[in-house]
Amino acid sequence: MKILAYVKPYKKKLIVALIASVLATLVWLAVPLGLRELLDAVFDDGDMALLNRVTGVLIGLFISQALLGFWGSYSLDWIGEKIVADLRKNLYEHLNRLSLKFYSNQRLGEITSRLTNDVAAIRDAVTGTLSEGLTQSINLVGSVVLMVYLNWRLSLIIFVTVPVITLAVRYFGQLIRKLSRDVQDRLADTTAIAEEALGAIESVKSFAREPYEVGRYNTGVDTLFDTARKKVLFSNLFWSSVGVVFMSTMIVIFWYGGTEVLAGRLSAGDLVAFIFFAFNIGRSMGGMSRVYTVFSSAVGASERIFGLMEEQPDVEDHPDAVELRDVKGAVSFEDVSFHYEENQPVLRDINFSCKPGDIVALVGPSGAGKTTLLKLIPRFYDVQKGTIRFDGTDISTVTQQSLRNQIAIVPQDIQLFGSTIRENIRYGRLDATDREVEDAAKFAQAHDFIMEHPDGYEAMVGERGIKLSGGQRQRVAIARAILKNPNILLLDEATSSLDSESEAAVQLALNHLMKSCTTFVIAHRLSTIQNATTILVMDNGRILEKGTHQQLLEQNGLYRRLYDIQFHKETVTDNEI
Ligand SMILES: Nc1ncnc2c1ncn2[C@@H]1O[C@H](COP(=O)(O)OP(=O)(O)OP(=O)(O)O)[C@@H](O)[C@H]1O
Repeated sequence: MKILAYVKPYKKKLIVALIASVLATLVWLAVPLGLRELLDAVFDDGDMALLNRVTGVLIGLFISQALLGFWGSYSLDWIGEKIVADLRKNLYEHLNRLSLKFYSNQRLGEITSRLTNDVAAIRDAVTGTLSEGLTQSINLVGSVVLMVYLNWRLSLIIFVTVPVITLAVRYFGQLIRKLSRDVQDRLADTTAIAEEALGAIESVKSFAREPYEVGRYNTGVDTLFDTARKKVLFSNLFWSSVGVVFMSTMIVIFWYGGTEVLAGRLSAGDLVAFIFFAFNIGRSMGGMSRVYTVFSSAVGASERIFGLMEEQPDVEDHPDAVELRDVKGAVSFEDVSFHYEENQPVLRDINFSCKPGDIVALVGPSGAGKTTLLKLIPRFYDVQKGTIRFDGTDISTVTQQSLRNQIAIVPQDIQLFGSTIRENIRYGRLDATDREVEDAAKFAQAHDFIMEHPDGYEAMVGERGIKLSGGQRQRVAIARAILKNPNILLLDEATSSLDSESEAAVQLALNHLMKSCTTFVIAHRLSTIQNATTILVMDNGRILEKGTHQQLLEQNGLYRRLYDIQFHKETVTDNEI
């Protein structure tokens, strides 16, 4: 199992823990023999001194068993918890490394379920059961050997029962394993439903779809309950049957052992020791099947987790990728073509270049590929054909980290974290001082509204920034970008109609940011891009027109049409009909 790789760093500790556990179990196996001596000292020999001595030894055995047992199981549990912590960290790091393409094909709830529920299933398997599995198996083998040594005829009874229980364990184990996997899958489904609905709670409320969402979740939970009910039914059935088989065996041992004592072939001490070993075997079998069931649940969970771990990022650093430093801000696209899905081209033969400090505006109808073009610049996706260069360097030859360090993005749909305004701005540069954060907020025209809040910079913005207005969220995002001090700015201009005062504030904030870098802006309102250095007019994945506002108006093409539509001055010419 792949989980073994996680055990490796703790090999030494594991060996010490195993030795302690083995010793504890061996001492435990000696206890019934001590009891036998004790009873025989009373019933057969009537020797008080021997009784005292044996009692002393027994107390010593119990104490050393407890100490060794504690050390062994504490260390094994420690290792188990540590393995789970390592696994969680690795999985989370891996999830962060995976590319956007992976996330566009996944439901977030399912992934969080892997991180919580599946990892918890593995934790149950590696902690507790690790020590239990080991000690119980030694206990089982030791008890069987010592039983045969005490009275082999009596042992035959046990040897009939053990295979019966083993077969039952196998059968029920498989069944429970399958049901556990189903339970985990259903759990992931319900988590996904809840996360989706709660994540889009505004849409849910605006369509008054609370009953629908509650219904959807309830159906999920009912299915989950049904699967879980089946699982507990079978595991309880299993335990009850084991109990019946076990107790019947005990009664037979009592009866047959009694006849052996009466026939003088067994001492009272032997019988008590024997019964102790029989109990021991029962306990070990119970323990081992518990281990088996927990492991069975964990197998499904670990298959899913390691499946996720094997998922490769779509965009990866080249083995000899270099750091991109001191970019001035010249960007060029050379014959770039791109698709998300085979045979569905989204961008075709894109060619353009710009100088440091330029403002490149992208316009065109919905679905033209503007957002996609912007996403290629930080290499969120790799192009299938052509090259994108920063200052002449092909961006696929540099590390993603160093590339993205040069870029700031102010998207249309701004994602803030549910912490304070200060922390949200500081996300742009984690080592920024409070002063730098506040300066950035001032440049972004955000300082005043922040100070109006009783908590100022420490005000909590709510889940994804829900407590801020659209314009305020934008200015926080701009402050964050200013703090990053990028060489290249990617801006998806918000279409949401801000009131003219906050629109002016946002524009002022943007102007400050755009002064110091090359800017790519998806412009929805053509009025805002009249000062762009170059406007790229896109349609159906191609650049149809390229030029300044004035040049494009004169060309009388798509740009002119879009411009006229926006200003309600559409002039219908014969050509356009
Ligand atoms: N993650 C994705 N996976 C598959 N196809 C996608 C993905 N994102 C966008 N597309 C497709 O790519 C095409 C271009 O989308 P894009 O978002 O780039 O257009 P746009 O010009 O920015 O549109 P808008 O102005 O409406 O935002 C669309 O047909 C869209 O369906």
